[in-house]
Amino acid sequence: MQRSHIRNFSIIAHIDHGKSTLADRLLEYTGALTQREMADQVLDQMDLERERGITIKLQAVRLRYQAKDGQEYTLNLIDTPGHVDFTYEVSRSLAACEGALLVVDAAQGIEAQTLANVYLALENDLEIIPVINKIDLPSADVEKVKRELEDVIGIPGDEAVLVSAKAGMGIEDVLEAVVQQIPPPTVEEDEPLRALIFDSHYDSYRGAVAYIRVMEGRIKDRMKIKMMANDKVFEVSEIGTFQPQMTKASALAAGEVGYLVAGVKNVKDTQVGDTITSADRPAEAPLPGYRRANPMVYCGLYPVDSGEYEDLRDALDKLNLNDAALKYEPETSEALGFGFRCGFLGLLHMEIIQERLEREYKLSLITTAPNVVYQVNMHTGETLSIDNPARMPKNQDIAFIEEPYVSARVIVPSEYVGAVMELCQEKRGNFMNMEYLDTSRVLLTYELPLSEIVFDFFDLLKSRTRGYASFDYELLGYRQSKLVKVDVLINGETVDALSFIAHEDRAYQRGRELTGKLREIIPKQMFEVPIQAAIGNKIIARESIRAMRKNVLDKCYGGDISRKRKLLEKQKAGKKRMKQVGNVEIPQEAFMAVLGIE
Ligand SMILES: Nc1nc2c(ncn2[C@@H]2O[C@H](COP(=O)(O)OP(=O)(O)OP(=O)(O)O)[C@@H](O)[C@H]2O)c(=O)[nH]1
Repeated sequence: MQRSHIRNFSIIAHIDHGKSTLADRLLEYTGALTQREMADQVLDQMDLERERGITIKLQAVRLRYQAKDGQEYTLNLIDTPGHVDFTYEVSRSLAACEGALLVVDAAQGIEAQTLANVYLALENDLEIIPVINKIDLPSADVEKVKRELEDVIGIPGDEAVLVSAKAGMGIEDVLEAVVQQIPPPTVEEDEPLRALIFDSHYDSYRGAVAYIRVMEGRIKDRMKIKMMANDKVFEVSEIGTFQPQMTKASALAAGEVGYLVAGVKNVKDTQVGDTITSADRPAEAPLPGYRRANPMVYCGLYPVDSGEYEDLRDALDKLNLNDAALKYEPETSEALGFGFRCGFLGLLHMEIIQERLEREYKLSLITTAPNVVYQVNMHTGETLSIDNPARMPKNQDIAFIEEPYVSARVIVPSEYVGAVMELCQEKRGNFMNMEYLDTSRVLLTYELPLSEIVFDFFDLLKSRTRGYASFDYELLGYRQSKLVKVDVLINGETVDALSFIAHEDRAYQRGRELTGKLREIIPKQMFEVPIQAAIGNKIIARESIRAMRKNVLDKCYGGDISRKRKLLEKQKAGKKRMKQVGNVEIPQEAFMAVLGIE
């Protein structure tokens, strides 16, 4: 294949601006799929993705396009996930491209994720083609979006391609722009092989299938290859391209995009961002930009029924085959028994895994409130990474604690600036900058602790701005903060799974709110149950749940806990999840209650 006739590109957009719809149109127009073959949106394959209306896994597809210049071009469209949890994956798929279509909704204009994506594209030196989509909408304001493109991003607005992906308008213009404006890949075929892995998935027959972009050299069937991140050697058993079905080929040369199968048993050996080289003639250095999947958010997962511990382990093992970013380690909680401490890229990633464990593996789980990873610097000079609040060392042994901070961008109509600033203030934010995008919209930049935004910030932001704010963030690094561990005691016993970390100034208030909430959540027992919050030995809040009246008790259960437990286990399916902690029954919501407090 002539390298000058290849174009490798991605579509980047803010959520809901029409990326998937445009991708479908491109597939349809180039005949990669007929309309009938096309299940709604082909590039989003997972059920969960479809239900949530977001793109989680990225993919690639090869399109053939007969351009107006009479030549046939091969276009490799590489899809990118549309969520901040997967920013690293986005950056790696952009690294596999020479250009990107920047889709902006004609009625909405530039939003926070538009900017985040543009920065990623620029970091990867991509040619950016602006596409203004949804021009069919009565509320479309093309001129305004053009001005925003110029003022905010510095792209000439008049270069934008005007499109209605829904109505199929402007699709040919998009394809022509791809062919004319995006440069072909440079040809470095004589160099030693360097291929970038930009995604992978696990296939029960073939093992890990890596999605690759060959940057230099050639990769051939039967070749011995080496993964540069861990030096493991494999033999290629199949390579090919996505048309969009996987189609075998004998070789892939520099500039080409395709897949590779090499008897790799686990996607951990086909890490996104890693470089594949030849085992016999290895490249000197890997491609830049690789990093290990780095979990940002941790939580505990425990089976409601302790008999399901092994099932939970098996399910995690299986999910892990296809998800190198998922981390899990066995952990024991005094309150919850045997379970796992699991690490995720972000909250969405966490919710996806939890949902899959429950839906696909039929597990009934108790989930503890998520938390970030703290760097705890001890008086001894040692630094500990703490991913579980219950494991926080004693205050007197700690010199100082650091927590992750992010830089957050919020775009919002100007009338909501006050509300957003107030929210960021409440969340310990430092104001950095405020910029008018046009007369009515403002870009606010704040630095915030990740722990404050990762959980309910987005929901609060949406509700306080009536859904008008858009938001994105990137990690800045660790900063020192005055943090303390707050323990919760129920009936005099510390429930380790309820411990949380809070800023010194807020610990008292949070302790009070949490105990108040727990009082409402935990059902009455046969005896009075005190609920306390404590910092070290100091009690900072106290509530109590009054005992049930005797006659009610008699009817409910005879007081034999083991019998009741058996009954509970039987009724578990479809029933409210409870965990027996000491002699108090605690429902699942209690373990998440800390999230709902300000
Ligand atoms: N009126 C109109 N609606 C459109 C157009 N393109 C897409 N939409 C609608 O906008 C919504 C979002 O489109 P998607 O293609 O799913 O958006 P997306 O950017 O892929 O969203 P994520 O996959 O979640 O990132 C859908 O309801 C589409 O039907 C268009 O040109 N005109």
